[in-house]
Formats: sequence, structure tokens, C-alpha cells
Amino acid sequence: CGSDHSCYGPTNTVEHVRHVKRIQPGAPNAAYGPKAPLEWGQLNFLHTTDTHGWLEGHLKEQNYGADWGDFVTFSRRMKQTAGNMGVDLLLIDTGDLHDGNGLSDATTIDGTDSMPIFDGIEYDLLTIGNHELYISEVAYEMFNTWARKWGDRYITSNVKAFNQTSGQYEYIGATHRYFTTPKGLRVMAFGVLFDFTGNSNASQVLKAAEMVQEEWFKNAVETCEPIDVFVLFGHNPVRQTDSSNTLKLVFDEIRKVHPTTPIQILGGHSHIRDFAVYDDNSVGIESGRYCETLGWMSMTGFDASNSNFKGVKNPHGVPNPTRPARQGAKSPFVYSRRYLDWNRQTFIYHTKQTEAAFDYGSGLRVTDEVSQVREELKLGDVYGCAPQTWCISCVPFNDTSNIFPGVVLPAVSAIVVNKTREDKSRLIIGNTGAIRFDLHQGPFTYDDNFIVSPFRDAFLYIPDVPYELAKTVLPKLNSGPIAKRDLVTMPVPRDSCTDPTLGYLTRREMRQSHGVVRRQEVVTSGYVTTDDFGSDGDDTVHTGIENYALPGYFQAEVNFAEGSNPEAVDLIFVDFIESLILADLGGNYTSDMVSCYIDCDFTSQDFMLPYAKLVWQENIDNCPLAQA
Ligand SMILES: O=c1ccn([C@@H]2O[C@H](COP(=O)(O)O)[C@@H](O)[C@H]2O)c(=O)[nH]1
Ligand SMILES: [Zn+2]
Ligand SMILES: [Zn+2]
Repeated sequence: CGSDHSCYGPTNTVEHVRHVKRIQPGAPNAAYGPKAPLEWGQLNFLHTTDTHGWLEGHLKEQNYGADWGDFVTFSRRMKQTAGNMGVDLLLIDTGDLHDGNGLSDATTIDGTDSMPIFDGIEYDLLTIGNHELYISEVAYEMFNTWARKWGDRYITSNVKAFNQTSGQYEYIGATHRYFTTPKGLRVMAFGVLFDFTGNSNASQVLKAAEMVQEEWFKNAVETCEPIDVFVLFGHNPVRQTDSSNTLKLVFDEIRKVHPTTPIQILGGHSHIRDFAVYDDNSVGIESGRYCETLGWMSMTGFDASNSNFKGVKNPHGVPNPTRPARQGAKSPFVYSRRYLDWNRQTFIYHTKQTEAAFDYGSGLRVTDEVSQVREELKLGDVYGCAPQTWCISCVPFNDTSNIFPGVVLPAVSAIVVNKTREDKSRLIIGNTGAIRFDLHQGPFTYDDNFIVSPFRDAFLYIPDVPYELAKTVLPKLNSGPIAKRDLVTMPVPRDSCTDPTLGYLTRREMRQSHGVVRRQEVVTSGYVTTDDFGSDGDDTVHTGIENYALPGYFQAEVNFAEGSNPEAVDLIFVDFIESLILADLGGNYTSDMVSCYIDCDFTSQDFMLPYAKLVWQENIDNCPLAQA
């Protein structure tokens, strides 16, 4: 492709990219913000998970509009505050660093440009997500570059990569880490990925049940060294009833040896805000997704009888945690948790700063790096003007404002076409999980292409499948084991927008003009979180939002004659679900009957741009953003 990305899609008849115009980063929300200061304990945690490359923040949603540079400043200020108050603060990430945003996915190898930006945060502990393991090149980057850079802070207790030099699978990061915090707490940490099986052969994932049998694990749990607190973190849901959760299994193994030592759990993968009580001395937090949420968890209860803590018990001038893990808990420990909305107003409020005084040079440099990479990757290039917002789950699956009937089905129908077979009837099947984010009204940019459909899953097909058989595939898929998406609440904003009156500014200029720009009134729309501590965890109060169930798979019927069914169809699907499709077709169909539909390089990253050029050209030079 040329640098204007104009070669995508065989049916594109619209002239190439109309213009290059940048949309604006979101301004902080003036009307709503954090409800109260954070409760600081002896041991505090700031937690990110499932960032999926969203380091630029949400450019079309003010309430999640901070960028990674803002977070660099915030995290440094919070570390300093902890130091000044005489307490510990651990910064932790639980993986899924790619797949979901142009910043991470517009390079040949995912993460080439986003990972150095992500590395601007001085995490104490990091672990690996499944999205670091689908593609071998990405897994090797984690193994050869980032694991080396992060050293013993990168913990992959059950994930190995193939070392081409030794010919062996070796742990990508450390298996565990035993360390002492600045205030003297002796911590044992494990980083455990759920029992993921979709990885390429560049890596090996040990099931948690196997991991706990490993010699190193038993030695770490049974060590004679004193342990004041376990940090059990992982790309792994914290809710015990989630079928992917394997943290509970590891928790149980630790408890056999340490019946009352606190175990602080930090999880991810299911993209929700959540907080779960495991027992009287153990709680776990999960901190959403896509740089919408920053998780906060704190605890107090360490003393000379149960630890080596040398800091301040109840730091002054701030609220302190007060809640036992559960009513009647026999434990010295009390806790707090909070889910912070990812915007500068939140960061400024919790660091007691002003807009003018907040920034550090280190943060501004990272903000500039984000702008520079966006520029280099042409992520702001506009391909169309989306006339309305289509969401994934804020309306029912069959609603015209749902992204599947509204955008995905028409887009694959129009764009996923093999010219030599265009007269054939066809069924195009995909997994709804591949569509990652709502499409907002306004300029549809190169970045939005990755935001909506980031995966490089090739379109495959089997020609001339009898329709009577082909039509049974979708219902079988949707009643099968991988059919159900998570239906729990997620903090997805619906109707915030940026100020279209601002013209082109860099992110930094935008920030400097905050004091004078006209700002639209916005309501903080998003899901309300309910967890084991109740419904008061959202740091900014949300209005509540619907979250409708989705089937696991969608299907477009194309080129069907009015009122009659075809004899046979081309059955088209993405390679991610090939084995499921073959299983549902039955034994007569095997992988040697499957081939690439357009060509093997035409993937699910490639249908949205040509569709935008085909259907959303009206108002492209004066494209209105969504109204709040
Ligand atoms: O090539 C791919 C890889 C993944 N998916 C979808 O993503 C989810 C997993 O995403 P998490 O962020 O780890 O929850 C997987 O279940 C698929 O739905 C894909 O479509 N193609
Ligand atoms: Zn994820
Ligand atoms: Zn994941």
C-alpha cells in the first residue's frame, strides 16, 4: 500500500484520502469529576490492565481523554506522595498491551512504536497477556526485548517462549519475585496468565494446575524467608465464578502453607471493573480496559507482629482504609478500592494540583512522543465522516444503532468480495469479539480502523457449500462453548465528544488552551460498577448505561435472490474461527478445502477503510462530532 493506505478493498470507487485533518484530544470534563480523595493505607496499588495500545487516550471521549504522558506525571506524583506520607505504593500492569488501537497496531509488528511509550511508566510489577502471544514476532519481542529490559519486575509464572539459540522453551520473564518495599514489606509476587490455548508455537502456557506443581513454585511458597504479603497478579479475571479464573487455584495453594498472610490480587482480561473478596485476608481488583480506568486499592493492618513495615500506619491529611474484607472478618487488615476515570481532571484532583501546575517534563515528553508517533503513522488521516454513533452493546444486537447491523454487516458485504466470484451467493461469518469498540459519529480516521477492527485475521473460504448445510453453522456456533461474551458491566462512555471548534492543535497545545476554550457540557455516561464492596467504587459517578447481550458470532448473507434460497454458497470466515467452522460443517470438510478468499493478506484490518471511503464521504470536509 501507499502511504495513504488507499489500496485497501477491491470495491473502493471513491478517490483516495480526501484530506488529512486531525481530530482533537478530549478536554477534561468540567461538570463532573472525582467524588472524594483516595483512602491511603500502608500498602497502596495503582493498577492498569488491558491497555491494548490506547496510550493516546480516548480522543473522542472527554472522560477518558488523558494520554500516557498524563499518566506518567500522575504516577510519579503519586509515588512522591506515598514517599512523603511514609507509605508504599506499587504500580502494576496485568497485560494485553496490543490489539485495539492504531498506536500499537499500525506497525508491521504490533507494539514497535507503542512499547517504548508504554515503557515511560516505572512499573514495579508487570505480567503478560494473551495478546502478547497470538503472533510469534510479538511474543519474541516480549521475550528478547522487553523481558530483558524489565528484568525481575516482569513476571510470567506460567508462560515460556521458544529460545531459538538453546532450542528450549524458557520462561519469558521471572517465575516469581521476592522483594522488599521502601517501607520494609517483604513481598512474594506471582504473575499468572489464565489457561490460554490460542498462542502461537513461539510460546508455551502452563496451566495453573501444572504451574503449582513446579519445583520453583513450591520452593517460593514454602521458603523460609519471611513473607509479609503475597501479590498474586495476572492476566486473569478476579471474579471466582468467571470460567477463565485460575487465580483461585493458585490462591488455594498459597493458603495451604500461609493460612492468614495477606494475598493482594490484581487481575484483568475480562475488561471490567471488579473487586472480589477471597477471604478475611485477601481481596482482588480488576481495572477495566483501554485506558478508561486506573485501579486503586489500598490496605492497612501491618504491625510488628505480622510484618517488617517501618512506615506510617495511618498517613495524615488523607482518608484511610476502613473496611474489613467482609463483615466479622477475623483479620487486622482493612481495605479500600476505587476505579478512577482516565482523564486529567481525575489526575489533577488526586494530586491536589492545578491544570497549570500539574505537568512534569517527563510526562510532557511522553505526550509529545504520542503526538509524534500518531503523526508518523498518519493515525489522524480521515477516510470518511461517520454520520452517527454505532455501539457494540448499548442497544440490542438487532437495533439499527448497533454496530453489527449498522456497520459490520454492510461493510463486509460490500468490501469482502472476490471479484472472480462476486456473482456467487455467500455467507460471511465472524466472531463478534473481533469488533473491539464503538464507532463514534464524526471523522473516521486511520486510527478508528484499528479501534473498531484491529486483528490481522485473514478472510478464508470454502467454495460452493450446500446452503442447507452452510446455514446450520451460525446457530451451531452461537450455541457452542465459545459463544458467550462477557455480559458484565463495563465503563463504556456513550455520548461524550470533543470540541469541534478548536481547529488543529497538538495534544500539548490543546492542554495549554484548556483555560480558554469553549467546552460543551457533558454528562459522565458510563456503566455503574457493582462489586463485592457494593456500588460506590466508581471515582466519578456515572449515569448508568445499558449493556445488551451479544451472540458470539455474526453472519452476513450476500447476493441472495429475493424470496429464494441458493443451492450453494461461498462460506467465508476469518481464520481465527476456522477450526470451529470445520467442526460445525462435519467430517466431510477438512482444512485442505479452505483457501484465502481475496488473498492471504486481506484481513479483518482491511475492510473498514474502504467501506468508509465508499459510504461516508458526505460532509467529510466539515464533519460534525457527536453531540453530548
Ligand atoms: O486474532 C484474534 C485474537 C483475538 N480475537 C478476539 O479477542 C478476544 C480476546 O481478547 P481479550 O482482550 O484477551 O479479552 C478473543 O476471545 C477473540 O474474541 C480475535 O477475534 N482475533
Ligand atoms: Zn484484553
Ligand atoms: Zn486478554
